[in-house]
Amino acid sequence: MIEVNELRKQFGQVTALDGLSFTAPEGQITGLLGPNGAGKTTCLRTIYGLLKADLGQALIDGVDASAEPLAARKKIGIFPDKFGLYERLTAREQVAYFAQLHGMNKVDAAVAVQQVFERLDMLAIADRRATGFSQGQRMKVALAQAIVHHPKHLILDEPSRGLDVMSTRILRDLLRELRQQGTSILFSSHVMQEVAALCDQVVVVAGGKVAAQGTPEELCELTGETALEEAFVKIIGTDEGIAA
Ligand SMILES: Nc1ncnc2c1ncn2[C@@H]1O[C@H](COP(=O)(O)OP(=O)(O)OP(=O)(O)O)[C@@H](O)[C@H]1O
Repeated sequence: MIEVNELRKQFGQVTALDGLSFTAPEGQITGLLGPNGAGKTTCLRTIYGLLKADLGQALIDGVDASAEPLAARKKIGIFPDKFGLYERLTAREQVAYFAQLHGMNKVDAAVAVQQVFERLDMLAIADRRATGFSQGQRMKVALAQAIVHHPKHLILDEPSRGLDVMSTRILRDLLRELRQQGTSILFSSHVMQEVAALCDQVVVVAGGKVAAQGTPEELCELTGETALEEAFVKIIGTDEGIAA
């Protein structure tokens, strides 16, 4: 389980996180939905130990991400907001490198890479260098990197931005399959349809804190609306920065 307790983070005058608390349980897809600047990326980076919160904790199966970043990171796969591939490495080399960073030996890493490439239907690009890869191909490499070590938790920052319909479908199918296998999945988005289509639980974030939390149906009920879009507008007070 991923647990975020009272996270606070200040960047100069900007309050990015203002006492954010929620949990992302195993076997569920939890969506962090909020307008631009709500604090979603800051929260995900804190969970992954890339940022230190001023106050509060991010716990991964009870391991404090800030006190023990390496132990916490081992349990997590991350699909970042910027893919940042090594342009001169082949897809296979990139993903194998990540598998080994997570502690796999060369032989196990090679097997894991082959399996994940088969799963993501990317054998055709496996031995090509990243230079020249399309956005969808880059996405697949990033996704393969995120799951090659079979993490118990998966964190995705705006996973479907810039993806075509086919790539989005591959991503969604994979997330549903991983959920079935018991992975806890936490992703950020400002795209309502994506959240509605995938999430068991939605955490609506605004101004660095939780504005509301529940299933899409519960959020509608809470606000007395029938459409999720209207429910979000009511919760956040505006639809600025949220995409349908
Ligand atoms: N390194 C930084 N230095 C200064 N301000 C920052 C930094 N990182 C984030 N912020 C600010 O903190 C706030 C929250 O940013 P964050 O990126 O977490 O929001 P977000 O919800 O992910 O937004 P988006 O949907 O636009 O990606 C914003 O006002 C942002 O400008």
